[in-house]
Amino acid sequence: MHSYESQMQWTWGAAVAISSVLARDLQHKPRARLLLSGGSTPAPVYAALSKAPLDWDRVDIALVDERWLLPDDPDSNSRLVRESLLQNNATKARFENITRPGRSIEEAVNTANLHAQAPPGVVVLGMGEDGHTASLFPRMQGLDAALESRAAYVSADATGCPGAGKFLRRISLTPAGLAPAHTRLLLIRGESKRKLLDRVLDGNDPHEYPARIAFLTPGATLDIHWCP
Ligand SMILES: O=C1O[C@H](COP(=O)(O)O)[C@@H](O)[C@H](O)[C@H]1O
Repeated sequence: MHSYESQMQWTWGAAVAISSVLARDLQHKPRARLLLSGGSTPAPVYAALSKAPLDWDRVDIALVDERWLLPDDPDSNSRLVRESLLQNNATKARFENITRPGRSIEEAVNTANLHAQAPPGVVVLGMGEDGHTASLFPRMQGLDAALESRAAYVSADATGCPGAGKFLRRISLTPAGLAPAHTRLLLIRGESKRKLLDRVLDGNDPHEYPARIAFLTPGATLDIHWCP
């Protein structure tokens, strides 16, 4: 758990943590693979990360989850990543959209699963105020199937889940998609999420708080980066 005193320290602390692991990966492998969350939290970290002096043309970037929106939609996670990370040095990175005009949600999931045959190195997770992570919402219909899926990505229907806002159809990483990563980070900010984190860590039912998959899924330990 990394607790920072300010948002600026959090921003650079998390960005340096991610870039160090990517640099290490690039020393040993031809390509590094980074999965990123969207939402309202991570943009400053991604903007800082875009300035890292990495061999970005050997970095593949994909999404942890996407709302069922086209990549240019202002509320899509794809646009968030392009506008915050794919700038500065990181313009050379290869970015995989999940959605595309004319692609059905099933085709989008299949495409995401094809890309996921290359296992992720680093996965950056977020956590909503309701304890969701990726697009896995508390007690969402189909949550069991997503948690048990052997596929890296599934389609999600968040009908009845207030934390999903107006974005009910989604595509989400599953525990199976998270498991192969050697590095897991959780980026959160604010006192309410700090209190929520205590509740999330103090239990083991992912139906109550799907964010628990971040530490319950076998594999890498979880690095949490928090600031007020
Ligand atoms: O809808 C989503 O929410 C979570 C958390 O977002 P935040 O706004 O509370 O930071 C995010 O991790 C996920 O990628 C996104 O699709």
